[in-house]
Amino acid sequence: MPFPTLLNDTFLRACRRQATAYTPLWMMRQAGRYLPEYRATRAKAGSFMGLATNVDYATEVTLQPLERYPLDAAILFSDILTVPDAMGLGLHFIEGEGPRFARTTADEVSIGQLAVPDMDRLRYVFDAVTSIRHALAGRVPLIGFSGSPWTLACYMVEGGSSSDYRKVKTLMYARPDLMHRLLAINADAVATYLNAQIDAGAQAVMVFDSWGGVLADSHFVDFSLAYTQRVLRQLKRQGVDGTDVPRLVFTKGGALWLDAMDALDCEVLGLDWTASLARARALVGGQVGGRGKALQGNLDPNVLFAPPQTIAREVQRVLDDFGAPHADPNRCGPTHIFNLGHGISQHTPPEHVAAFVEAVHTLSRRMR
Ligand SMILES: Cc1c2[nH]c(c1CCC(=O)O)Cc1[nH]c(c(CCC(=O)O)c1C)Cc1[nH]c(c(CCC(=O)O)c1C)Cc1[nH]c(c(C)c1CCC(=O)O)C2
Repeated sequence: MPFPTLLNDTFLRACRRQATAYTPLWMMRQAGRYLPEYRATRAKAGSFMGLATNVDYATEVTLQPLERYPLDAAILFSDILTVPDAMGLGLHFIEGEGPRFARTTADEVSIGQLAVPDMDRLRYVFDAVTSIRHALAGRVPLIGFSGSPWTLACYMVEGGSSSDYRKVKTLMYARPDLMHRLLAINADAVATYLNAQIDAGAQAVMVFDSWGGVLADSHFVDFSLAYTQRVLRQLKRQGVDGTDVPRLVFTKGGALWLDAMDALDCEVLGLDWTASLARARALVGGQVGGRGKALQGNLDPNVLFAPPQTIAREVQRVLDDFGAPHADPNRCGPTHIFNLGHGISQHTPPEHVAAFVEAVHTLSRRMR
């Protein structure tokens, strides 16, 4: 069955650096615990993995934020850790503590056993992508995603979240050869995984390098960026609809390395709230008629705890920081996709999100 025709292509246009009538917006972690309807579905599913592995539940929660707010993109409901789970590491989520792997990969033997997983083990993800595409009925495009090779390695070596990255950095410094082997396998696994999401109907794909920013300056390029590039180089350029599939890369703390990221084979760079959009635009945003990257970000998620007038003021600050996007209908030029600088907090009041979305759409129209 062919997918429904896309009705709102504002997000995809901005990814391609084409002019838009307003600044498109979506939020990292937009389907999640700040929504009572998400918590209700999750309770039915029993666990996070119960939710993510069930196609109907995954479809339902992906659409929940879109039922409430006029967001300009949907993002697949899943997790970056499904890939190491499919490699045999045994993922589960401990209530209130986050992800945990039954087995870790920290030595020659365990890394030697790793391989690109059989994509059949991730069939539930691809089935969810196809199901969501139909359920969206063309309202907005669907973004697929994965973790970056380095960010996945952090979880695989640490066995879960970490505050100091001690184990993964010990491996990197003591046995760089093993770290490179692990990252190469992760890169090829992620590329295969994202290509399967594209074949299932994803209209854009995003790589989350959530922990690239914990690396030392001289190591970011070798241990994170080089492997993100290895992923990007392998990605399909066309989706099932025959249209191009924009590639987005988000590196938390990545603004320090914008000059290096300019060389990435991707269309969009995501930034956190520590970055200056004006500076990023000057470095990588390009000119009208020239090449460059679209920029995505970067409101501090904690702004959403402030009253609606403050939210509007801070939205304006971010819009002003980027400046007026180009408006030439016939040429590409600098564009901005509004987002938070990282995932939305589970404690965010849903009414504040409504004020946020309204502010982005209204205020950004005034700048054109
Ligand atoms: C590092 C990372 C993870 N997962 C992800 C990242 C990269 C983005 C980032 O930097 O935040 C990506 C992710 N995780 C989830 C999505 C869904 C799509 C969306 O953005 O709405 C996406 C894009 C669902 C999720 N993934 C998780 C939840 C919450 C768990 C629950 O509902 O029980 C959701 C909605 C669990 C998760 N998953 C992960 C952690 C550390 C946790 C626990 C932290 C927490 O509890 O908030 C790993």
